[in-house]
Amino acid sequence: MSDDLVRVVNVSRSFGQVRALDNVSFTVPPGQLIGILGPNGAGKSTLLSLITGIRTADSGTVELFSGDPRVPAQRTRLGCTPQQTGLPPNLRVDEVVTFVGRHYPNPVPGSELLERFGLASLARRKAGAMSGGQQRRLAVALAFVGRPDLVVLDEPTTGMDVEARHQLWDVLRTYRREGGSILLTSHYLEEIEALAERVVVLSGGRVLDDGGPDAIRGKVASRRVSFVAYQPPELPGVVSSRVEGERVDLLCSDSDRVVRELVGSGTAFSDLTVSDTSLEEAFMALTSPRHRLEGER
Ligand SMILES: Nc1ncnc2c1ncn2[C@@H]1O[C@H](COP(=O)(O)OP(=O)(O)OP(=O)(O)O)[C@@H](O)[C@H]1O
Repeated sequence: MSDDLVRVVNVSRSFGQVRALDNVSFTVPPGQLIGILGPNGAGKSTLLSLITGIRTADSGTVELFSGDPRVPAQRTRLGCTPQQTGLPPNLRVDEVVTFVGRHYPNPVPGSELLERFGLASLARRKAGAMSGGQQRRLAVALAFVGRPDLVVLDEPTTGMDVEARHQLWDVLRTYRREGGSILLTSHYLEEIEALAERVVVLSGGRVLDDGGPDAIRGKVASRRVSFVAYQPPELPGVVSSRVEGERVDLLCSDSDRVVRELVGSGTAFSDLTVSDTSLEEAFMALTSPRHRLEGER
C-alpha cells in the first residue's frame, strides 16, 4: 500500500463529446500543498470531483487514502469546498458549523473554527445575510471542521477581497505547517505562486507540467511588453506576439530580458509598457508555444 493520499492513474472522463480529462496521472503525497492551474475548461473541477467521489472516471484508477473515493467512509479524512456551495440561508453561522461538525468523530469546536477564519463576529448572523465573500469564507472553513488530513479547495478565494484572501492564505499555510495536505485550484497565478510548493498544469484535459512553482513560472508567459514600432523585430525569449497597426504586444516570461533584447536590436520604438498578462493569456502561450495570437503579422 502506498503512502500517497491520492493516486490518479491514467484517468479519462468525458461529458458527451467533450473529453474533460484525457489520460491524467498524478499523486498527492502527505504534507504537500499542490496547486492545480489551468485555463477555463481545462478539467480542474472534473479532476477534483473524481478525487472527492462526486463523479466516476470512465477509465483509469482514482484512489483516495488507498481506497475508493465514492465510498463515504473513505472520505472522513477529507475536507473539501467545491467551486459552488449552497449554505442553508436561514441557519445561523454557528449552527451551520455545528451541523457540519456533527458528521465527523472529532470536530473542531465551532468558536475555534470561526475565530481561525475571521468569522467570530458573524457567529449569530444568518448564513443568507452574509456577503458573497463571507459566505465563501464560511464554505472554506467548513472543509476544516472534521480535522482532515487532506483538504481539496476549488477556487477557494473567488469573490473574496484582498484582505480576506490573505487571511485565508495564512490559515492554509498554518494547516500545512501542522502536517496537513492541500490540493487547490485557482484562477490567480499569484495565489498559486504564494502558496503552492508544487504546481500541476492542466490544459485541454491533459497534464502539461508538474513541478516546482519557479520552474513553471519560467514557462508561462506571465508578462507583456508592449510598444509602438514601425518595423517590429524578432526577439529571443518571446513566447507569442501580436501586432495591431504599429502597436506590438509581446508575451514572455522574462520581460527584463525582452526589453534588453529590444534595446539591443536597435529598433526605433516608443511608448514602452510592461505589465502582467491574464492567466488565460499566460496559458494560451504555454499551450501553443511560439504560436502567434490573433491579429498577428
Ligand atoms: N456536467 C457537465 N456536462 C457537460 N460538460 C461538462 C460538464 N462538466 C464539465 N464539462 C466540460 O468539461 C470540460 C472541463 O470542465 P471543468 O469544469 O472540469 O474545467 P475547469 O478547468 O474546472 O474550468 P473552470 O476554470 O472554468 O472552472 C469543459 O469543456 C466543460 O464544459
